[in-house]
Amino acid sequence: MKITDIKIGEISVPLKTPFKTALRTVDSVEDIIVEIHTDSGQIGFGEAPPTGVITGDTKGAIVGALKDHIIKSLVGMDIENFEEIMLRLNSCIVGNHSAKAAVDIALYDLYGQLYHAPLYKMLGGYQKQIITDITISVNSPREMAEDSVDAIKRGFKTLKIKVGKDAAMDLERMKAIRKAVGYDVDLRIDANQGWSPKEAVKVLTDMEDAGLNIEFVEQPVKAHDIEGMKFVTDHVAIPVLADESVFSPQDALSILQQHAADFINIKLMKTGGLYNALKICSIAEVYGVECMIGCMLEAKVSVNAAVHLAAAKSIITKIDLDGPVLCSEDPVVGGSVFDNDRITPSDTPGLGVTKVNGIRYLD
Ligand SMILES: C[C@H](N)C(=O)N[C@H](CCC(=O)O)C(=O)O
Ligand SMILES: [Mg+2]
Repeated sequence: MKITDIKIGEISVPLKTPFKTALRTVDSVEDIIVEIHTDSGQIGFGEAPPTGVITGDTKGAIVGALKDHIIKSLVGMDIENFEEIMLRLNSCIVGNHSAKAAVDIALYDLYGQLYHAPLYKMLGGYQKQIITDITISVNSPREMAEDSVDAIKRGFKTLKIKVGKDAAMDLERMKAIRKAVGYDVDLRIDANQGWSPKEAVKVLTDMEDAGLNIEFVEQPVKAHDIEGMKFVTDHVAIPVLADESVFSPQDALSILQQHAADFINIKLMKTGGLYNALKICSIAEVYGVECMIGCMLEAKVSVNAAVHLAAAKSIITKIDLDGPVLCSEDPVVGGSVFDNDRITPSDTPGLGVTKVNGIRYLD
């Protein structure tokens, strides 16, 4: 199965409500779609969101990396030589993780198609269904409490609450939410780098003292501040999960060696796709550290690849793959089925995606 062409397009999908974090506010998913065509007629699908505030990757940068480096390195290669393709993809340009992820995902899709097996089975086949949380955007305490109650009515049992804008107000936000939803719901929080280490220790200690029962806190401090994250991990009982601080397997190893966090959030757009995400899983397995699988604001092609990884690996015990359920429509035909918080990967070969509607192809 030889690669004959790699096509690039873009999709735009409005969100149900604006997505607001300590880092950004967005109204729609604006993603790059990659189609890898082969001489057998089979197509592999991939996707990359331009999440400049986290990955540094803009739409233009993703398209530039694809056109100027990645596509010309891969056309003509045979999917059977999978390791060689992955080495080439990962060495043809430094950085540019989102562009690499889109292509890596499409290649794994073809890998599954070549061997007639769904990807989650090829990668380990640990379980047939996973359960995701849903994100509550940062707003006033009253609005967030209402949004949380709505999410529970929609069937979600775990909420990922965005905080990190203002520590004192974040405490009020969490009190309002816990009061509104009661104690049968798991609450995890994501500060998206919004606090200083000392602020984080204070507000998290206040949350503990208020009996808010927080499952874990995601990325309390700046991405580069590993010492600051270790300070938080050492001084609060609430477990700390590293997100923006971990892109590569080397980042994961370094954080685990320093005991700077309790959990790792794997996102394909940070790792550059499944090839490196699998390495992080192995590192975490060695350290006995559980992982979360997360996503950016992505539609169902790339989130689908994350679903297959999560279903394959037992070390991934926390799921934050709510991108598609935040969207007001689903342009992707085939692939995993999202039913409120339940996600079931398809049992067709590869990712199971057959078409993406509404692609505007780029020359
Ligand atoms: C969408 C997902 N639940 C999420 O919250 N991801 C964010 C970053 C998303 C973005 O800004 O596109 C995270 O975990 O930090
Ligand atoms: Mg996060």
